[in-house]
Amino acid sequence: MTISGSDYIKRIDALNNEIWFNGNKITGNISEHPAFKGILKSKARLFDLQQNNDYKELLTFKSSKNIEAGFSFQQPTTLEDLKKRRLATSFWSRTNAGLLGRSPDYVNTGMMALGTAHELFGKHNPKFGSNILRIYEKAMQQDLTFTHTFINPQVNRSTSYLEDDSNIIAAKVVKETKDGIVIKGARLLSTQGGITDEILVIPAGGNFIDESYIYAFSIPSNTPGLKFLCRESFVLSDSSFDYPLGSRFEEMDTIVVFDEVIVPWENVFLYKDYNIAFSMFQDTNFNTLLLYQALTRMIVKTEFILGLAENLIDAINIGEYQHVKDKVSEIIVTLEILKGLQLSAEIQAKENNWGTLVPDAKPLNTAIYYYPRIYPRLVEIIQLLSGSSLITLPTDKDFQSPVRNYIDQYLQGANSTAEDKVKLFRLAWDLCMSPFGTRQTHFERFFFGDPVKLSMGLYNGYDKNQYIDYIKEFLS
Ligand SMILES: Cc1cc2nc3c(=O)[nH]c(=O)nc-3n(C[C@H](O)[C@H](O)[C@H](O)COP(=O)(O)OP(=O)(O)OC[C@H]3O[C@@H](n4cnc5c(N)ncnc54)[C@H](O)[C@@H]3O)c2cc1C
Repeated sequence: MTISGSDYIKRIDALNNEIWFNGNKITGNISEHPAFKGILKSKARLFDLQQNNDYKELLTFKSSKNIEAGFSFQQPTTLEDLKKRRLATSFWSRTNAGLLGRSPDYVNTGMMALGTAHELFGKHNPKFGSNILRIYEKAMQQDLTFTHTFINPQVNRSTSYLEDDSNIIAAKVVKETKDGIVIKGARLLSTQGGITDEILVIPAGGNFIDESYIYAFSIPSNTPGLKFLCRESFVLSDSSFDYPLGSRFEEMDTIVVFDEVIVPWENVFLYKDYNIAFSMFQDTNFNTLLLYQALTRMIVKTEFILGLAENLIDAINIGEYQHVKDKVSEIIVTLEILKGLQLSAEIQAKENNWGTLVPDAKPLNTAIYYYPRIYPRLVEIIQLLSGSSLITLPTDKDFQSPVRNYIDQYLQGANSTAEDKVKLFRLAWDLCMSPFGTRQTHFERFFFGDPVKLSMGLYNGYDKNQYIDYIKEFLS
């Protein structure tokens, strides 16, 4: 069953998750906390859209048990399913300009990839297979949301580093009991940690040498001992005039601490199995399916940036200059490359071992190579086109003050009032220069992993033989 926005908010409030913010444990309803109320409202809107009759067909589907469920839980088996998934993600993303990197469809897509590949996890222990299937089905039936984590704390990234057993940092299994495994240590970096129903914990790279690091599970966010440590909030105020983006879409990132958390056996779907831990991302197409969602979101974000650039140009009337057109052309080229990659991934989709129609990984891996590198340039273009208007930004209160007449006179646009112009440039500032905006740039650089390692993956996985042979033939 799909839930409404208020169902989602009530459910997250009721969980009473242990969230630490600015030195204090949050008490009371998280939906009323200044750092979280904006994002919870924005997420609630997504759930409400699912229940709106005008969008139901796009945003939901009937599961095999004839239950209406959110689109991202659907296993795509036909090209039509893939297209519908793309259109639904795009529709949701347009409500937030692609700024919600972790809208519920992101991890839910991963949950679908894992759940439909349950036989893989049940290969050596059938219980793990039935556990992930049950977790997936429950998520679909109850419209659950997840945060996820797959990175160990950034203490020492040297290849020769091995953690000392007596000084636990990276989360590991410290005990097994009849009830479950006991996890102690920390994981990075859980975006939206504490404001989702559950946390999905999947193997982190690097520590496979010791089997106590090989595990995967999903547990409710309010499991005893589970703590979410927030960074500083980038909600500077809830004024949507002053902070049009941060006030609504600041997702928060958290460090996850497992203080001897008991993970019940029924929540575990991988344990001490090196082979499955190594192959699960490839064999379930987890990353490829996530990338299909991410690329759709990136396209929406780039469309937003293109529209913003054109509006800025009109506001100060700089459209006649060649370099301005050249800069906007860079944004257009980015957009068209992304759209082309998406189409290529879609039309080359192939069925995997579990009956899922999986978009082609090559164009998607290309997109995740490309976007972390080009996104900072898109932001730079907005800055270069804006000039001082990104700095001369009176606030809502200034517009209510006795100096308003000066502002109206001296900050007016070529064809717009000062108020409309400032509104527009505040939007640009919040995308490029505010704490919210700079975090967006960092997110695009790293949200899918270290870009260098992603590039190694692209290189190693790309079949280059036909091109090597081409040169050999040419020379002969
Ligand atoms: C805003 C934001 C939100 C995020 N949200 C989530 C989330 O919701 N869930 C989640 O699981 N993760 C999330 N991530 C984490 C993300 O997955 C990691 O940041 C990313 O994988 C990079 O890991 P790291 O930060 O530990 O950097 P590192 O891997 O430590 O990299 C730091 C630097 O060291 C270099 N380096 C490190 N190791 C090597 C090596 N072996 N070979 C060559 N160079 C190396 C890197 O190239 C890089 O230059 C998020 C990150 C950001 C920034």
